[in-house]
Amino acid sequence: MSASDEEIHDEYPDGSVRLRNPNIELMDQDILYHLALGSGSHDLVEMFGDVKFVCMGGTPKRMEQFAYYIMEQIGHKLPAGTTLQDISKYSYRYSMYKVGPVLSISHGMGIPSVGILLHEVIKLMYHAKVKDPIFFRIGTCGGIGLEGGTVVISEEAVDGLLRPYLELPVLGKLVQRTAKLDKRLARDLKSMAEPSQLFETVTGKTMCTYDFYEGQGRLDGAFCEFTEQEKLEYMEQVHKAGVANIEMESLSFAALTHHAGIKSAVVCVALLDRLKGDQVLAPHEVLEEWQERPQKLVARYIKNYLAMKGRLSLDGHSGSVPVLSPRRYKLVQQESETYD
Ligand SMILES: O=P(O)(O)O[C@@H]1C[C@H](O)[C@@H](CO)O1
Ligand SMILES: O=c1cc[nH]c(=O)[nH]1
Repeated sequence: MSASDEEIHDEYPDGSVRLRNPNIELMDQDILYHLALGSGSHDLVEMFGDVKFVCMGGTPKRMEQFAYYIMEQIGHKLPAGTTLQDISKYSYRYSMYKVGPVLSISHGMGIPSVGILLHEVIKLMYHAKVKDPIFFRIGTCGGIGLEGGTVVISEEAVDGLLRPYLELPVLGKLVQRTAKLDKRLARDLKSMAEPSQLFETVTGKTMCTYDFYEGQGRLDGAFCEFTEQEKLEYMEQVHKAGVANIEMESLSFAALTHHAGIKSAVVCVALLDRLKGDQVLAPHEVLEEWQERPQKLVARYIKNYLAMKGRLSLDGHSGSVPVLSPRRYKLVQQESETYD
Protein backbone atom coordinates (compact mmCIF):
# COMPACT_ATOMS: atom_id res chain seq x y z
CA MET A 1 0.00 0.00 0.00
CA SER A 2 1.14 3.52 -0.64
CA ALA A 3 2.04 6.20 1.90
CA SER A 4 -0.59 8.38 3.56
CA ASP A 5 -1.25 12.01 2.52
CA GLU A 6 0.63 13.23 5.61
CA GLU A 7 3.75 11.27 4.67
CA ILE A 8 3.68 12.68 1.13
CA HIS A 9 3.45 16.25 2.43
CA ASP A 10 6.26 15.68 4.91
CA GLU A 11 8.49 14.40 2.15
CA TYR A 12 7.61 17.01 -0.49
CA PRO A 13 6.72 20.17 1.44
CA ASP A 14 7.35 22.44 -1.58
CA GLY A 15 4.51 20.82 -3.55
CA SER A 16 6.77 19.09 -6.07
CA VAL A 17 5.36 16.13 -7.92
CA ARG A 18 6.55 12.85 -6.41
CA LEU A 19 8.18 10.68 -9.08
CA ARG A 20 9.24 7.72 -6.94
CA ASN A 21 11.52 6.46 -9.69
CA PRO A 22 15.28 7.05 -9.22
CA ASN A 23 15.99 5.98 -12.82
CA ILE A 24 14.48 9.04 -14.48
CA GLU A 25 17.04 11.51 -13.14
CA LEU A 26 19.87 9.33 -14.44
CA MET A 27 18.55 9.24 -18.00
CA ASP A 28 19.95 11.63 -20.65
CA GLN A 29 16.46 12.34 -21.82
CA ASP A 30 12.98 11.05 -21.12
CA ILE A 31 10.77 10.43 -24.13
CA LEU A 32 7.07 10.80 -23.31
CA TYR A 33 6.24 8.59 -26.25
CA HIS A 34 2.43 8.62 -26.10
CA LEU A 35 2.35 12.40 -25.75
CA ALA A 36 4.80 13.08 -28.60
CA LEU A 37 6.97 15.09 -26.19
CA GLY A 38 10.41 14.60 -24.65
CA SER A 39 12.66 16.21 -22.06
CA GLY A 40 15.48 16.37 -24.64
CA SER A 41 13.45 17.56 -27.62
CA HIS A 42 11.19 20.10 -25.88
CA ASP A 43 11.68 22.84 -23.28
CA LEU A 44 9.09 21.36 -20.92
CA VAL A 45 9.56 24.04 -18.24
CA GLU A 46 8.93 26.77 -20.81
CA MET A 47 5.96 24.93 -22.35
CA PHE A 48 4.26 23.60 -19.19
CA GLY A 49 5.86 25.30 -16.16
CA ASP A 50 2.73 27.43 -15.50
CA VAL A 51 0.26 24.50 -15.43
CA LYS A 52 -1.97 24.29 -12.36
CA PHE A 53 -4.91 22.15 -13.51
CA VAL A 54 -4.84 18.94 -15.51
CA CYS A 55 -8.28 17.90 -16.77
CA MET A 56 -8.80 14.51 -18.39
CA GLY A 57 -11.73 12.79 -20.04
CA GLY A 58 -12.33 9.93 -22.42
CA THR A 59 -12.68 11.45 -25.87
CA PRO A 60 -10.51 13.86 -27.88
CA LYS A 61 -13.64 15.83 -28.91
CA ARG A 62 -14.80 16.36 -25.32
CA MET A 63 -11.38 17.56 -24.26
CA GLU A 64 -11.07 19.92 -27.25
CA GLN A 65 -14.50 21.34 -26.38
CA PHE A 66 -13.46 21.68 -22.75
CA ALA A 67 -10.31 23.54 -23.83
CA TYR A 68 -12.40 26.09 -25.76
CA TYR A 69 -14.93 26.31 -22.92
CA ILE A 70 -12.32 26.94 -20.22
CA MET A 71 -10.62 29.46 -22.51
CA GLU A 72 -13.86 31.47 -22.62
CA GLN A 73 -14.46 31.00 -18.90
CA ILE A 74 -11.09 32.22 -17.70
CA GLY A 75 -10.84 34.88 -20.39
CA HIS A 76 -7.67 33.40 -21.88
CA LYS A 77 -6.70 35.06 -25.16
CA LEU A 78 -4.82 33.39 -27.99
CA PRO A 79 -2.37 35.38 -30.10
CA ALA A 80 -4.24 37.00 -33.04
CA GLY A 81 -4.84 34.65 -35.95
CA THR A 82 -4.08 31.45 -34.00
CA THR A 83 -6.25 28.55 -32.80
CA LEU A 84 -5.71 25.94 -30.11
CA GLN A 85 -3.34 23.20 -31.20
CA ASP A 86 -3.41 19.53 -30.24
CA ILE A 87 0.06 19.29 -28.66
CA SER A 88 0.07 15.48 -28.81
CA LYS A 89 -1.34 15.26 -32.34
CA TYR A 90 1.60 13.27 -33.68
CA SER A 91 1.31 10.60 -31.01
CA TYR A 92 -1.96 9.52 -32.68
CA ARG A 93 -2.94 8.29 -29.20
CA TYR A 94 -4.08 11.12 -26.94
CA SER A 95 -5.07 14.74 -27.59
CA MET A 96 -3.70 17.52 -25.41
CA TYR A 97 -4.62 21.23 -25.34
CA LYS A 98 -3.11 23.93 -23.17
CA VAL A 99 -5.09 27.00 -22.15
CA GLY A 100 -2.99 29.13 -19.80
CA PRO A 101 -2.74 27.15 -16.53
CA VAL A 102 -5.11 24.41 -17.73
CA LEU A 103 -4.21 21.24 -19.62
CA SER A 104 -7.09 19.36 -21.25
CA ILE A 105 -6.18 15.80 -22.26
CA SER A 106 -8.12 12.81 -23.61
CA HIS A 107 -7.37 9.52 -21.85
CA GLY A 108 -9.19 6.93 -23.97
CA MET A 109 -11.15 4.09 -22.40
CA GLY A 110 -10.25 2.04 -19.37
CA ILE A 111 -7.56 1.60 -16.74
CA PRO A 112 -4.68 0.61 -19.07
CA SER A 113 -5.21 3.67 -21.28
CA VAL A 114 -5.56 6.20 -18.45
CA GLY A 115 -2.68 4.52 -16.56
CA ILE A 116 -0.19 4.96 -19.42
CA LEU A 117 -1.28 8.56 -19.83
CA LEU A 118 -0.93 9.26 -16.10
CA HIS A 119 2.63 7.90 -15.99
CA GLU A 120 3.59 10.31 -18.75
CA VAL A 121 1.62 13.32 -17.51
CA ILE A 122 3.00 12.89 -13.98
CA LYS A 123 6.51 12.79 -15.47
CA LEU A 124 5.60 15.83 -17.57
CA MET A 125 4.66 17.73 -14.39
CA TYR A 126 7.96 16.66 -12.83
CA HIS A 127 10.10 17.72 -15.82
CA ALA A 128 8.18 21.00 -16.09
CA LYS A 129 8.78 21.66 -12.35
CA VAL A 130 5.07 22.20 -11.75
CA LYS A 131 4.14 22.64 -8.08
CA ASP A 132 0.91 21.35 -6.49
CA PRO A 133 -1.03 20.57 -9.65
CA ILE A 134 -4.67 19.53 -9.30
CA PHE A 135 -5.99 16.74 -11.54
CA PHE A 136 -9.62 16.26 -12.57
CA ARG A 137 -11.31 13.48 -14.48
CA ILE A 138 -14.35 14.84 -16.34
CA GLY A 139 -16.23 11.73 -17.43
CA THR A 140 -19.40 9.79 -18.04
CA CYS A 141 -20.74 6.84 -16.03
CA GLY A 142 -23.73 4.67 -15.26
CA GLY A 143 -25.66 5.82 -12.18
CA ILE A 144 -27.12 3.48 -9.57
CA GLY A 145 -30.54 4.74 -8.55
CA LEU A 146 -29.73 8.08 -10.22
CA GLU A 147 -31.48 9.65 -13.20
CA GLY A 148 -29.52 10.27 -16.38
CA GLY A 149 -27.94 13.73 -16.24
CA THR A 150 -27.09 13.50 -12.52
CA VAL A 151 -23.51 14.53 -11.78
CA VAL A 152 -21.54 12.34 -9.36
CA ILE A 153 -18.49 13.62 -7.49
CA SER A 154 -16.50 10.59 -6.34
CA GLU A 155 -15.63 10.31 -2.66
CA GLU A 156 -13.60 7.17 -3.21
CA ALA A 157 -12.85 4.72 -6.04
CA VAL A 158 -13.34 0.96 -5.61
CA ASP A 159 -12.92 -1.97 -7.97
CA GLY A 160 -15.57 -4.53 -8.98
CA LEU A 161 -14.95 -6.37 -5.69
CA LEU A 162 -15.44 -3.12 -3.71
CA ARG A 163 -11.71 -2.96 -2.88
CA PRO A 164 -10.38 0.60 -2.56
CA TYR A 165 -7.12 0.02 -4.36
CA LEU A 166 -5.66 -0.63 -7.80
CA GLU A 167 -4.08 -4.04 -8.14
CA LEU A 168 -1.41 -4.49 -10.80
CA PRO A 169 0.85 -7.48 -11.53
CA VAL A 170 4.47 -6.20 -11.51
CA LEU A 171 7.33 -8.66 -12.05
CA GLY A 172 5.00 -11.55 -11.30
CA LYS A 173 3.69 -10.09 -8.04
CA LEU A 174 0.50 -8.21 -7.29
CA VAL A 175 1.14 -4.60 -6.29
CA GLN A 176 -1.67 -2.71 -4.56
CA ARG A 177 -2.01 1.09 -4.66
CA THR A 178 -4.56 2.93 -2.54
CA ALA A 179 -7.13 4.71 -4.70
CA LYS A 180 -7.51 7.93 -2.69
CA LEU A 181 -9.16 11.09 -3.96
CA ASP A 182 -8.83 14.45 -2.26
CA LYS A 183 -11.72 14.78 0.21
CA ARG A 184 -11.56 18.53 0.48
CA LEU A 185 -11.49 19.01 -3.27
CA ALA A 186 -14.59 16.82 -3.56
CA ARG A 187 -16.34 18.88 -0.85
CA ASP A 188 -15.40 22.16 -2.52
CA LEU A 189 -16.74 20.93 -5.84
CA LYS A 190 -19.97 19.85 -4.16
CA SER A 191 -20.34 23.24 -2.44
CA MET A 192 -19.86 24.96 -5.77
CA ALA A 193 -22.65 22.95 -7.32
CA GLU A 194 -25.08 24.27 -4.77
CA PRO A 195 -25.59 28.05 -5.10
CA SER A 196 -27.41 27.96 -8.46
CA GLN A 197 -27.92 24.30 -8.99
CA LEU A 198 -28.70 23.75 -12.67
CA PHE A 199 -28.54 19.98 -12.35
CA GLU A 200 -28.57 17.33 -9.62
CA THR A 201 -25.13 16.75 -8.10
CA VAL A 202 -24.40 14.00 -5.57
CA THR A 203 -21.35 12.45 -3.92
CA GLY A 204 -20.64 8.76 -3.43
CA LYS A 205 -18.30 5.88 -4.06
CA THR A 206 -17.40 5.15 -7.67
CA MET A 207 -16.98 1.59 -8.83
CA CYS A 208 -14.35 1.23 -11.53
CA THR A 209 -14.50 -1.87 -13.71
CA TYR A 210 -12.28 -3.46 -16.35
CA ASP A 211 -15.14 -3.82 -18.81
CA PHE A 212 -18.27 -1.95 -19.93
CA TYR A 213 -20.44 -5.04 -20.47
CA GLU A 214 -19.99 -8.14 -18.27
CA GLY A 215 -17.74 -6.20 -15.86
CA GLN A 216 -20.58 -3.71 -15.22
CA GLY A 217 -23.24 -6.42 -14.99
CA ARG A 218 -24.85 -5.61 -18.35
CA LEU A 219 -27.29 -8.01 -19.92
CA ASP A 220 -26.66 -6.68 -23.44
CA GLY A 221 -23.04 -7.62 -24.22
CA ALA A 222 -21.97 -10.28 -26.73
CA PHE A 223 -21.89 -12.67 -23.77
CA CYS A 224 -23.98 -12.87 -20.61
CA GLU A 225 -23.97 -15.74 -18.13
CA PHE A 226 -26.15 -14.28 -15.39
CA THR A 227 -29.86 -13.48 -15.06
CA GLU A 228 -31.50 -10.07 -14.75
CA GLN A 229 -32.40 -11.00 -11.16
CA GLU A 230 -28.71 -11.69 -10.35
CA LYS A 231 -27.68 -8.41 -11.98
CA LEU A 232 -30.20 -6.43 -9.92
CA GLU A 233 -29.17 -8.17 -6.68
CA TYR A 234 -25.55 -7.20 -7.39
CA MET A 235 -26.54 -3.59 -8.17
CA GLU A 236 -28.52 -3.40 -4.92
CA GLN A 237 -25.61 -4.89 -2.98
CA VAL A 238 -23.07 -2.36 -4.30
CA HIS A 239 -25.61 0.45 -3.91
CA LYS A 240 -26.01 -0.49 -0.23
CA ALA A 241 -22.21 -0.36 0.10
CA GLY A 242 -22.35 3.32 -0.95
CA VAL A 243 -21.61 3.00 -4.67
CA ALA A 244 -23.34 5.78 -6.62
CA ASN A 245 -21.92 5.16 -10.08
CA ILE A 246 -19.85 2.86 -12.29
CA GLU A 247 -17.16 3.82 -14.81
CA MET A 248 -13.76 2.59 -16.00
CA GLU A 249 -10.90 4.92 -15.01
CA SER A 250 -11.33 6.29 -11.48
CA LEU A 251 -9.34 3.53 -9.73
CA SER A 252 -6.17 4.13 -11.71
CA PHE A 253 -6.73 7.89 -11.73
CA ALA A 254 -7.08 8.00 -7.92
CA ALA A 255 -4.29 5.50 -7.23
CA LEU A 256 -1.62 7.02 -9.48
CA THR A 257 -2.32 10.65 -8.58
CA HIS A 258 -2.29 9.74 -4.87
CA HIS A 259 0.98 7.83 -5.30
CA ALA A 260 2.49 10.95 -6.87
CA GLY A 261 1.19 13.22 -4.07
CA ILE A 262 -1.19 14.99 -6.47
CA LYS A 263 -4.66 16.17 -5.40
CA SER A 264 -7.35 14.82 -7.66
CA ALA A 265 -11.11 14.57 -8.15
CA VAL A 266 -13.42 12.57 -10.39
CA VAL A 267 -16.61 14.20 -11.66
CA CYS A 268 -18.83 12.12 -13.96
CA VAL A 269 -22.30 12.52 -15.40
CA ALA A 270 -24.63 9.50 -15.33
CA LEU A 271 -25.88 8.54 -18.80
CA LEU A 272 -28.53 6.18 -17.41
CA ASP A 273 -29.80 4.55 -14.25
CA ARG A 274 -28.38 1.00 -14.17
CA LEU A 275 -31.28 -0.13 -11.95
CA LYS A 276 -33.55 0.61 -14.92
CA GLY A 277 -31.56 -0.64 -17.89
CA ASP A 278 -28.27 -1.16 -19.70
CA GLN A 279 -28.50 0.58 -23.06
CA VAL A 280 -27.61 4.25 -23.41
CA LEU A 281 -30.89 5.46 -24.93
CA ALA A 282 -30.78 9.24 -24.47
CA PRO A 283 -30.67 11.18 -27.77
CA HIS A 284 -27.36 12.53 -29.02
CA GLU A 285 -28.14 16.18 -28.20
CA VAL A 286 -29.17 15.24 -24.65
CA LEU A 287 -25.96 13.25 -24.15
CA GLU A 288 -23.96 16.23 -25.44
CA GLU A 289 -25.59 18.56 -22.92
CA TRP A 290 -25.13 16.08 -20.05
CA GLN A 291 -21.42 15.70 -20.85
CA GLU A 292 -21.01 19.44 -20.40
CA ARG A 293 -22.19 19.26 -16.78
CA PRO A 294 -18.98 17.95 -15.15
CA GLN A 295 -17.10 20.48 -17.30
CA LYS A 296 -19.23 23.31 -15.91
CA LEU A 297 -18.56 22.28 -12.33
CA VAL A 298 -14.82 21.88 -12.82
CA ALA A 299 -14.66 25.16 -14.77
CA ARG A 300 -16.41 26.88 -11.88
CA TYR A 301 -13.81 25.50 -9.46
CA ILE A 302 -10.91 26.61 -11.69
CA LYS A 303 -12.43 30.01 -12.22
CA ASN A 304 -12.90 30.57 -8.51
CA TYR A 305 -9.42 29.33 -7.72
CA LEU A 306 -7.88 31.74 -10.22
CA ALA A 307 -10.10 34.55 -8.96
CA MET A 308 -8.95 33.92 -5.37
CA LYS A 309 -5.35 34.10 -6.57
CA GLY A 310 -6.09 37.42 -8.27
CA ARG A 311 -5.59 35.93 -11.70
CA LEU A 312 -9.15 36.53 -12.90
CA SER A 313 -11.68 39.36 -12.61
CA LEU A 314 -14.37 38.71 -10.01
CA ASP A 315 -17.20 40.50 -11.84
CA GLY A 316 -18.95 37.22 -12.54
CA HIS A 317 -19.66 38.15 -16.15
CA SER A 318 -16.94 36.41 -18.11
CA GLY A 319 -18.67 33.38 -19.56
CA SER A 320 -21.82 31.57 -18.53
CA VAL A 321 -20.76 30.00 -15.21
CA PRO A 322 -21.18 32.55 -12.42
CA VAL A 323 -18.18 33.16 -10.20
CA LEU A 324 -19.01 33.01 -6.49
CA SER A 325 -18.74 36.30 -4.64
CA PRO A 326 -15.56 36.55 -2.49
CA ARG A 327 -17.83 36.31 0.59
CA ARG A 328 -19.56 33.17 -0.65
CA TYR A 329 -16.23 31.64 -1.67
CA LYS A 330 -14.81 32.32 1.81
CA LEU A 331 -17.87 30.68 3.35
CA VAL A 332 -17.41 27.65 1.11
CA GLN A 333 -13.76 27.45 2.18
CA GLN A 334 -14.68 27.80 5.86
CA GLU A 335 -17.38 25.15 5.55
CA SER A 336 -14.75 22.83 4.10
CA GLU A 337 -12.19 23.61 6.78
CA THR A 338 -14.57 22.73 9.58
CA TYR A 339 -14.54 19.14 8.31
CA ASP A 340 -10.73 18.81 8.41
O1 LIG B 1 -14.66 9.70 -19.77
P1 LIG B 1 -15.45 8.60 -20.37
O2 LIG B 1 -16.73 9.07 -20.92
O3 LIG B 1 -14.64 7.87 -21.40
O4 LIG B 1 -15.80 7.51 -19.24
C1 LIG B 1 -16.58 6.34 -19.35
C2 LIG B 1 -15.76 5.11 -18.97
C3 LIG B 1 -15.30 4.55 -20.32
O5 LIG B 1 -14.09 5.15 -20.70
C4 LIG B 1 -16.40 4.96 -21.27
C5 LIG B 1 -17.36 3.84 -21.57
O6 LIG B 1 -18.39 4.26 -22.41
O7 LIG B 1 -17.11 6.03 -20.65
O1 LIG C 1 -22.85 2.75 -17.97
C1 LIG C 1 -21.84 3.40 -18.24
C2 LIG C 1 -21.91 4.64 -18.91
C3 LIG C 1 -20.73 5.29 -19.19
N1 LIG C 1 -19.56 4.74 -18.83
C4 LIG C 1 -19.49 3.56 -18.20
O2 LIG C 1 -18.38 3.07 -17.89
N2 LIG C 1 -20.63 2.92 -17.90
